[in-house]
Amino acid sequence: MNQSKEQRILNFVLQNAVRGDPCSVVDTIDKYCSQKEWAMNVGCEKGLILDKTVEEIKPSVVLELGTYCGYSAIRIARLLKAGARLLTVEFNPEFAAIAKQMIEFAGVQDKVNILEGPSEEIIPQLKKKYEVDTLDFVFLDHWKDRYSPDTILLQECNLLRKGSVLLADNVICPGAPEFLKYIRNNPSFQCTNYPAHLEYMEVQDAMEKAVFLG
Ligand SMILES: O=C(NCCCCc1cc2ccncc2s1)c1cc(-c2ccc(F)cc2)cc(O)c1O
Ligand SMILES: [Mg+2]
Repeated sequence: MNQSKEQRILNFVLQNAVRGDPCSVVDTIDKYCSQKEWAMNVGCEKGLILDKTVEEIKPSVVLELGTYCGYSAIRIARLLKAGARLLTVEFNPEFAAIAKQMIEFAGVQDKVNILEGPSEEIIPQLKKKYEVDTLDFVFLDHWKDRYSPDTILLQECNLLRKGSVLLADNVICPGAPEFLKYIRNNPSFQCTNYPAHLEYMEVQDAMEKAVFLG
């Protein structure tokens, strides 16, 4: 049975990156996906916006929606302080299995917990099952039409506190128009747009940051 693209990306990392070095894993994925096969990692340009946001917040508890191969989970985890943790939600079991191996190879597995399942089922479990009080940072990178319902769900589950930061990928391409309409018209959020390009392409994209005002 021939390999999936995600398995080919993992194999390239296992053969070319440095075990235990998250930066080399991130750079090796970017090298493969810019030169050989496009894949929907947040990539290096938008990855820098993600890095800066994490460094600014210094979060203790992070939620990522949409793990894929683990690229952004590794980018985030490498910047987390001792004791901080990342919960990342992936719907597709194949992707979750690849991400687990990628995260372990990068050496950040102690900071990352991959939760398999749909976000609308996992989010209501975060407090009781995963011992979350509130979330300091949420990276939205899953189904684009789930961004606004899941932002509402996070509020309903009391998972946001004054100052919680949401960062959404792909608000231009593929686009999340309903999310932008919701979040920019909501007085409980202070929004900032960060124009960028779609990963590995010369196509316009952007990230949207939204700070919860409580
Ligand atoms: O769909 C994208 N990302 C979500 C994958 C959906 C995985 C899910 C995770 C999860 C967890 C919990 N509940 C439910 C779900 S569903 C995505 C797509 C493109 C793109 C851009 C131009 C193209 F021509 C073609 C694709 C670029 C990107 O950066 C993306 O992030
Ligand atoms: Mg994305």
